[in-house]
This record gives sequence, C-alpha cells and structure tokens, in this order.
Amino acid sequence: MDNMEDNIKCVTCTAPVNIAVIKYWGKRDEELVLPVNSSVSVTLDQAQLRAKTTVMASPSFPNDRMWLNGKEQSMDSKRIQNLLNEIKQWRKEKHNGDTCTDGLLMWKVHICSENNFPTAAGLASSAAGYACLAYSLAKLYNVEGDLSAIARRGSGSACRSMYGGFVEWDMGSQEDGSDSVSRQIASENHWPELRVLLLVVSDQQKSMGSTEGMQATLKTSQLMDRRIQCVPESVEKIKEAILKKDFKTFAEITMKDSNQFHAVCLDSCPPIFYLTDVSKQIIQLVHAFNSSCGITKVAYTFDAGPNACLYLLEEDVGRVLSLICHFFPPDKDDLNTFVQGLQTPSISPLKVLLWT
Ligand SMILES: Nc1ncnc2c1ncn2[C@@H]1O[C@H](COP(=O)(O)OP(=O)(O)OP(=O)(O)O)[C@@H](O)[C@H]1O
Ligand SMILES: C[C@@](O)(CCOP(=O)(O)OP(=O)(O)O)CC(=O)O
Repeated sequence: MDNMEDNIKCVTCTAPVNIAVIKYWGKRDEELVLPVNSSVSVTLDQAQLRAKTTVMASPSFPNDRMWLNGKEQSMDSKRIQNLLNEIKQWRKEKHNGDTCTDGLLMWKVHICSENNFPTAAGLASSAAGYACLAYSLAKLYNVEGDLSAIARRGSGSACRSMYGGFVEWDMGSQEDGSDSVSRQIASENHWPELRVLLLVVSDQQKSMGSTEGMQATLKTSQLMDRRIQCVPESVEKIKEAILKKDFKTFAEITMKDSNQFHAVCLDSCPPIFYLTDVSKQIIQLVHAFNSSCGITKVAYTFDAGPNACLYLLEEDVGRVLSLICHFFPPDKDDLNTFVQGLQTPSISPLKVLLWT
C-alpha cells in the first residue's frame, strides 16, 4: 500500500535465510560491519524459511517503533539506526539533499517483523531479518542501489541474503567498506540436484550471540590468525567446486570450514561451545555414512548453534533421511513435515526439510 494522500505508506517484503559454507567470523570494523575474511553461502528457498517484514511510515506516528515476532524491541539498537539512517541518506541524495520538501523523511516508522522459524537459534535469523529490513525500507523510501552494503550494517551475514543461489561476500579492502559487498557466484538454477536438510537439534535461543562470540574469538584465540590465512584458498576452491558442480570438493571444504570455525570458538577464552552431543553424533554419522559409501555423499555445516545443515544430492536424500530417522527417531508429526517437504514443488532447486 502506498498512499501519501491518506498519510500512510506501507510496504511488506520477505527475505530468505542463507547458510554459509565458508563462515564469516570476526570483524575488522565493528561500526561498519567489515569482516576479517570473505565468506560463501547458499541461499535457501523462501517457501520454507523466511523473514517477513512490514514497514509503515506516517506523520501520525509520534516515534519510531519496532516489533519482532510480536514483541516490541528497542529502536535504540545501533544496527537498526545505522541501517535506517543509511537508507534515509540515499533518499536525501536522491532529492538533492532537500529534506524540507520531502515529508516522508520526517515521518516516523513502525517496523513489524516475524520469522517462520526459530529466532537467534543459529539458523541465520539475523541474515534473513536484516536483509528483509533493508529491502523493505528501500522500497518504502523508493531508493535503489547495492542493498547488500546496507543489509551488512544490520548483520554481516544479511548481505548474502540479498541474492539467491550461491553467494560470496567479498571482505573488501577499503576502509570505508565500499567494496565489502556480496555478489552471486551462480544462480539458484545452477545446481538443481543439490539439496539441503536442516536438522533442528534445538530451537532455543543460544547463550552467546554471533556478534559477541566473534568478538571474543578475535580477542583471545591464537588459532584465529591461522584461520584467517587459510580462508582465501578455501573460498577460491569452493567457488570452483560450485561452478563445476564438484560435490566431493564442495562437501569436503564445507565440513572442514565448519570444523575450523568451531575449533576457533573452542580456542576462545573462555571457550565457546555451540555444538552439543547430538551435533557431534550427527558429525560422526555423516562421516560413517560417507566412508561406508566409499565417497563423500553428504556434508554438514553448523552455524553458531547446535543445528546441522546437511548438503547432499537429490539421489541420496531418501537414504540419508532414513538413516537420520533410524538414529534420531522423529515423532509422527515431524515425519509428516519431512514427507511434505520432499513433495513440495518449488521454484528453487533447493528444498529445506525441517526435522526437530
Ligand atoms: N526478522 C528479524 N528482523 C529484525 N531483526 C531480526 C530478525 N530476526 C532476527 N533478528 C535479530 O537477529 C538476532 C539474532 O542474531 P544471531 O546472529 O544471534 O542469531 P542467528 O542469526 O539466528 O544465528 P547465526 O547467525 O549463528 O546463524 C535477534 O536477536 C534479532 O536482534
Ligand atoms: C556463524 C555465522 O552464522 C555467523 C554470522 O554472524 P552474524 O552475521 O549474525 O553476525 P553480526 O554481523 O555480528 O550480526 C557464519 C556466517 O553466517 O557466515
């Protein structure tokens, strides 16, 4: 709805989650949200996991307000303010800096967002959430440009959710962050056989958020320097594997990077534990399955939480699902979710199956 005469302007958008295969962990600039390494991710199909945000502006709103999953949040958050100010700045530039004639810039905004999956549980809710906010605000203020740099100001990983398919966030080298943007490596139609299984081990909010966790690692982990040296080679190799659809290389680099990321978390002081015993059992199961096949058929990766994201090819989904159900029997309703997920026709080649 866009009706300036009725003194209200309202936009609703959705944005997808992305799961990194080369993780972003650590910032070289906290304010501008600039990373210490480049990262690579896969954007998941919005049909299953998404953030949905409505932004409204009106002269009758006395102040800016925001709700997340129905609960009011503080608008004092620096990230929200930076993101909002940057979009408004674009609008000002579009109007040659003349704010007096542009009523919309004076109006206060109300933001309502909700995720249809667990928030702050290590399932990239901040990525979908801030990508959605950047996109909705850009539509509200009718501005265009590379929104990945704006989304990044909300949450680093959000810049990768601005694109579908396979995405790289280049760390960049400029101090002002102008070259720290994301770009698509290959579209969502590039590798139609690739599938994603999300194994939700816990939907509880994690004890240490990513922002705080990466600060602690950068400050205290000695292994982190080594990780920063290793990542550029992994980024190049995984991009090549994606373009060639070389699953074995893609899978092996993905698992290695996940393990290296959790190793630097453990090397932080005090150590940060995101994986649980169930996560570790999943890791063992994947390795046992791969070695019984004599070839790497499945890859796991874990964000800052215990939930596993498995990458595999369509031909192996049935076998892997039955293996998971055998070792971690889901209850009947969850099983239905599996089956429905498998049958859901989707415009994106990536299917997400939730298992709790
Ligand atoms: N839809 C949303 N709109 C705006 N902000 C959101 C939204 N969803 C999540 N967030 C913000 O992101 C925070 C969670 O980020 P955090 O990085 O800790 O978890 P995560 O993104 O789920 O996990 P990870 O980054 O490890 O995958 C929330 O506390 C909230 O501030
Ligand atoms: C483990 C990760 O998911 C960490 C994501 O961290 P965030 O993007 O949530 O961190 P902030 O920029 O501080 O908001 C890895 C990744 O997605 O690359």
